[in-house]
Amino acid sequence: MTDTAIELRSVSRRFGSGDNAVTALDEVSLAFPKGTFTAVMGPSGSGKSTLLQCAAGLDRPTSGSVAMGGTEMTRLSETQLTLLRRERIGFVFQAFNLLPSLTAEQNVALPLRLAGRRPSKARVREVLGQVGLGNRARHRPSEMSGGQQQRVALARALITRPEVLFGDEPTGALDSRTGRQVLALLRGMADREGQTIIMVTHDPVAASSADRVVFLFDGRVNGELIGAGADDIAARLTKLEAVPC
Ligand SMILES: Nc1ncnc2c1ncn2[C@@H]1O[C@H](COP(=O)(O)OP(=O)(O)OP(=O)(O)O)[C@@H](O)[C@H]1O
Repeated sequence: MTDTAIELRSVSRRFGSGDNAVTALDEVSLAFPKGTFTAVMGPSGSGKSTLLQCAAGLDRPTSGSVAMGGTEMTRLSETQLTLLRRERIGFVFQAFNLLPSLTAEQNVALPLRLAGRRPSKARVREVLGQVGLGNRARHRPSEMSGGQQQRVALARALITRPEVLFGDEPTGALDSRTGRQVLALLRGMADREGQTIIMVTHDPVAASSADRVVFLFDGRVNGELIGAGADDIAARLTKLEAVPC
């Protein structure tokens, strides 16, 4: 058994070729211990989303490897990778990707249905309740605010009790009160359920909910802060953003 949920070893991701080639990630090595909450920050274009996509098995590194527990994800076939993502990983993105024709409870139940499991109504209601949407189960996305839709997306990610939850700006569309609720929920998932949270954010206050903040700059890891407050995180980010790429 390993205490590391996800480990990246010398991960590089290049896009394009010749004069148009971009190195989005450049030899990134990072370990995310089980049951911890990590925020990933850095200037625009520093590689945060690419890091998340590679760590979550949604994109393949050009070189290097990504392991989940003892499983080398970079060696899996597409089918094996799809199964691993379905069973063990959850995602919350800025674009909620809810299906417009389904109600909140049907959207939340979808990952279980896709995995061939029968979702219990009680469990669906439980996770909707956790994100404060117990009274919106029958609403369709078009009948909900952006923040409510984001919380449905979070409930959908929670329903399978994933070992690792990836969030790309999961609080980006939320007002500050709802954002705090979501962050408290993520914190609780790490503390009480031992789930591992990896979240990209531009918001130092959101990042201060994490145990650790990893900073990226120009596709490389540029240090980290442990248990830092929002002011220290903001100061570090401002310093990075002031450096010309
Ligand atoms: N599919 C792609 N094709 C070509 N270049 C890409 C692609 N995806 C990302 N890039 C480039 O890789 C670099 C890193 O992009 P990425 O989206 O990971 O940055 P980011 O830190 O998440 O940025 P932001 O904060 O603006 O969302 C950028 O220069 C971007 O233009």
